[in-house]
Amino acid sequence: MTDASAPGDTGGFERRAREHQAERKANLETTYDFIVCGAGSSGSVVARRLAENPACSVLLIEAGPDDEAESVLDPALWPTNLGTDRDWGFQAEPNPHLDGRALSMSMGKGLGGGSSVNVMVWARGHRSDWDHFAAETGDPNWNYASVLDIYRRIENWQGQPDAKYRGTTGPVWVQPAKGPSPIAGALLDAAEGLGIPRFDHPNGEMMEGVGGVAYADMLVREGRRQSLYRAYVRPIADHPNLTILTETVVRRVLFDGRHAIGVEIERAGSISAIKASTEIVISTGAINTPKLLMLSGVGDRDELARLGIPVIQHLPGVGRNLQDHVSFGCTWEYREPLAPRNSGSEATLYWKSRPDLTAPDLLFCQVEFPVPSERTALLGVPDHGWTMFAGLAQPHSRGRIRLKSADPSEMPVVDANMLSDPRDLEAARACVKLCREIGSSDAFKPFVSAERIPGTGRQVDDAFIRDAAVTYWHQCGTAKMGSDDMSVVDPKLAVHGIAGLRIADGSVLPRVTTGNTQAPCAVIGERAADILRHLQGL
Ligand SMILES: Cc1cc2nc3c(=O)[nH]c(=O)nc-3n(C[C@H](O)[C@H](O)[C@H](O)COP(=O)(O)OP(=O)(O)OC[C@H]3O[C@@H](n4cnc5c(N)ncnc54)[C@H](O)[C@@H]3O)c2cc1C
Repeated sequence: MTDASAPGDTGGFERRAREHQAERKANLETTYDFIVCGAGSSGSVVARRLAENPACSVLLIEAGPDDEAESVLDPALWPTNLGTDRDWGFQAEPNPHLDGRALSMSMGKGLGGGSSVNVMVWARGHRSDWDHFAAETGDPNWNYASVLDIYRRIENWQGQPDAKYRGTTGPVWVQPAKGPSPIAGALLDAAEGLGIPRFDHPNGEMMEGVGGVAYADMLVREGRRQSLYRAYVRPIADHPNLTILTETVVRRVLFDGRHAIGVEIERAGSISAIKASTEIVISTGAINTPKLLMLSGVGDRDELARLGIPVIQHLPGVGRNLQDHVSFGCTWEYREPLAPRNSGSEATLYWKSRPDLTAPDLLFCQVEFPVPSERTALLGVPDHGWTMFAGLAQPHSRGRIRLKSADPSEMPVVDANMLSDPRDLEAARACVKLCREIGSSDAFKPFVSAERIPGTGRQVDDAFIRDAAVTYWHQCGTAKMGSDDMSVVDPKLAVHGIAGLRIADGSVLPRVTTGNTQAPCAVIGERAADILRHLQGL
């Protein structure tokens, strides 16, 4: 049997799948059993797990293009997608806590969503994150032990065997950064020299304690990006019960009373409706999901009234609780140019800003080329250098997504509100201090001539922190699960007060996980599909 998740056109599979999908698109049904909105990290998982059952018809709707592009498939080219039609290109509101700066907030658009434009780092989240989700929802299925089982089922781990933590038979090819740059090894040595423990891989024991350093795990296979779409959906794209619609925007969910019965879509300039006989799953990401809910009449009643949108269900938490990791990059100049390898981010470090913490609150990803903010770039960017993307893993600041109007084609208002909580500024000071200590360690001396940003000997003040702050692109939390008044979905991901509508994407996280967010989004997709299969007896 050919492995259709492997890169390349295995055994003519790709041509077959393309022809099949063209035929499906030309002959759209009026009703599908399931409609999955958004083919990103979570949506790809949900669609695959439902369509595995030949008795279910599944329609997967994606606003962006397919993923057949070198900028997607070549791991080194990820930055070239930013600002293109593969990026929603959100712009946050000017933020007084960042000296009025308005951050750009990229999010993936196209098959794979974020997993087709991201840096390919695979990070599970900390034990304390998952146990927190179980406590918030009162559902042990979200706890660390349960989620560990899901991760073992997801992964096809290529590193040193570690049966307690790593699976080897799942759909997602995860490998340790292959042939990493010596600058990544220098980070491991430097951190170890400062007493930070080093681990063989970052997705096991390291995610249970106070932190550590390791080479990154990556979704790269045979030198090509292995997005979650490629891992999950592409191998079944020739199945008769799966229809994948690209370049199609879901404008709103349609209801019969409080029962979700279909979606209104825009495709090639025309608007139409498609029905779901069983359920609709929204997986449109943490900015577009609250937008879609509000456009559909699910949200804060005052907010909806302001825009003249009839209220289907008053849920004041929709769009609230926006969270994101924020990073403060420091940059060093190479003595001799060192070309980035893999995705250019091959080592990862978690540590804590205060000794009394029992879990990490800092997240560092090394980037093997300079990535300053637009402000810190003014300090002078070396032609050849590297940046430590040093950020807050557990920020306290919360933002909000709102609608500008009832017009689905308008961008939403993204109030990211980073550094609004003074505790974040305090952690940021410790974060930048540790980052500079690591960068000036002896381990880097063979490779680095000088710190350029903020600059050797420069005293770092809060103004530098506000100028350096940028998003880690880990937006989440805007339709959180739980049972309090501000929660939007229950532990089974069903929208409170509504039948036939579930949310499965980063929006449902009550708080951002400690680490990069695509792996937790894959878990959310697996959980959503488990729940649906169980409830529907599939
Ligand atoms: C530049 C960048 C780098 C990143 N690096 C990493 C990394 O290295 N490691 C990591 O773990 N995470 C990384 N992330 C974050 C990670 O990719 C996201 O957290 C993750 O993809 C979120 O998954 P999701 O399912 O919530 O949403 P997404 O993956 O964003 O998927 C949402 C999908 O829905 C589609 N959609 C939205 N609205 C509509 C609509 N109305 N109709 C139809 N379709 C719609 C979108 O086009 C998109 O395809 C990065 C993100 C970016 C942008």
